[in-house]
Amino acid sequence: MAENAGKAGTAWAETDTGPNESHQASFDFVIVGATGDLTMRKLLPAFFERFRMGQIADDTKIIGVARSDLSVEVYRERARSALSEFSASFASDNKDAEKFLELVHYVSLDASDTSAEWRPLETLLSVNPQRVRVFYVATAPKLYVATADAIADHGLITATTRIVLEKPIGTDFVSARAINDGVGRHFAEEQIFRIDHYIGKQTVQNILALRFANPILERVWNADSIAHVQITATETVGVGKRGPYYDTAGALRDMVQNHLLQVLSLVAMEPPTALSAMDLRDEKLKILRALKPMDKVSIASDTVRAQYVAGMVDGKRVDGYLEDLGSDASNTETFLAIRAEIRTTRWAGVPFYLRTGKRMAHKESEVVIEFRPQPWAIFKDTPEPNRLVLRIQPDEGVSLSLSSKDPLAEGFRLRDVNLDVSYIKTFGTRYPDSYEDLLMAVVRGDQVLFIRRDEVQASWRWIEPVLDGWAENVRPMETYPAGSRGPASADELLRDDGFVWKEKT
Ligand SMILES: NC(=O)C1=CN([C@@H]2O[C@H](COP(=O)(O)OP(=O)(O)OC[C@H]3O[C@@H](n4cnc5c(N)ncnc54)[C@H](OP(=O)(O)O)[C@@H]3O)[C@@H](O)[C@H]2O)C=CC1
Ligand SMILES: O=C1O[C@H](COP(=O)(O)O)[C@@H](O)[C@H](O)[C@H]1O
Repeated sequence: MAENAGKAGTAWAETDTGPNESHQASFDFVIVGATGDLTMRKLLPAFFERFRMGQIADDTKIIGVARSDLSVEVYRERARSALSEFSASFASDNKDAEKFLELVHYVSLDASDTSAEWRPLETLLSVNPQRVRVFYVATAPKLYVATADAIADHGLITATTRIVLEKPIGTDFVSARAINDGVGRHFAEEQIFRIDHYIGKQTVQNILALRFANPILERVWNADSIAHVQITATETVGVGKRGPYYDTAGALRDMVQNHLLQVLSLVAMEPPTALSAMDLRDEKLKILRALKPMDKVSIASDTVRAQYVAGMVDGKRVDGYLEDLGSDASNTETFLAIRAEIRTTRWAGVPFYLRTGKRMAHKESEVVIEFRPQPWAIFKDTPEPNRLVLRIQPDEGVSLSLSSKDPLAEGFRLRDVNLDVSYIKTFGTRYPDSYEDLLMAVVRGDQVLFIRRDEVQASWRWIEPVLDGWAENVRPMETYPAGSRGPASADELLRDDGFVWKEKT
């Protein structure tokens, strides 16, 4: 196992991040799963963006690996057409586009089979054995351990080698631990980069800035002032071509175990001592461990699960989940809502509501912090509660609703007004895709944006009883029309506590 391969203790503030990074890196980056959806739609466009910004040197190698028997030329053509489709800058930047494609290589290989022909990959990597080497495993999680075994068998793990694991890490606690143990046999934890692309979003990282750089917020960030928290991530898309994967996962595994629990832990954690990977992840972990375990009673009362049926999205008729899947039956949820509790002094008695779904009315990811009402009312009108909304996407920004005197009304009437900041307008910049930051952080060896093994396992520990309860039908499956807000029982979950979901206006 190699030592000193990462920078787990490095403070975030000391490293360069973001599109303005000036350092130019040379590295060998092997993508296992190079013909897949993720590589074509996200990884190659992210690399191209950072290449044209001058952050990737011309002698870097991006080596695609998959079993398909393709020549380098054919693979580059596929990469070209993917970039034309998924990278806004590719078509307009011909010079950089051609130079970037020269960085791209391809090796046909079953990476989970140690007895396969590894020599072409070994040869490509042998040119610069000292430089940073990354294996990004973008295949099914069941192949992660065999792939790590094979990489190790072929002696390809150097002191500066890292492995990136895509989510989901397993399908439950035991399989997650098996992956962590299996990959951990060859790679030190400092070499393992578990991706959660929500953490790569600038607006998710900004939760830290809002909370810990603004004392005005941090002073009221607790159960004394906050009535409840909503974390929503809804999409208008259905499962598309990912049906076979999605049907074995469902919304709980696909979105909550990773993305929503990561957002929750950033919203709820105590201030870390420093912005280092260790300090930040220690604090997130404490929150994941403080989540009140779900039992059959709370699963029945505090969870909602549902599947979309045919409906209208953006004015177009769309199929239901079963038609998308091409199946007669499925017990997989495409929507869920959960009431969670965090057992800490800061959060005692504050419900955290999580909601996610496919084929919903809007694409929107946001955190809503609703503050407690005035203890004594002096106005005729009951003021609306103050709400701080952290808009993760789209229309990235932050808003705070305040009650104000209505200048047009007779008498002293209250009206809601919004202090609203659009980050795009304010900073006058595009919001980079989350994979850009994440890929460059792996190259730097900065783990602050990645998930530690104990975080993954703690998330599964909380999720698993819900999966089990649902498998026993403790909370029956419902349906909702595509393009809707989900089932009415998701509203009841909040109504029982005297709250409502904040909807897009
Ligand atoms: N797509 C997405 O938006 C997201 C995906 N992920 C995760 O990323 C991973 C990849 O997803 P996605 O790209 O959608 O999957 P795809 O099914 O589209 O692609 C899988 C890729 O793996 C290759 N592959 C399969 N087996 C092997 C093997 N033994 N050796 C080498 N290559 C192999 C396939 O090519 P070939 O058949 O030629 O070998 C193909 O290139 C999954 O774990 C997924 O959960 C996570 C977040 C989002
Ligand atoms: O990881 C995943 O995330 C996407 C949603 O990501 P977003 O950045 O568009 O919010 C989701 O569509 C996919 O099912 C899931 O695997």
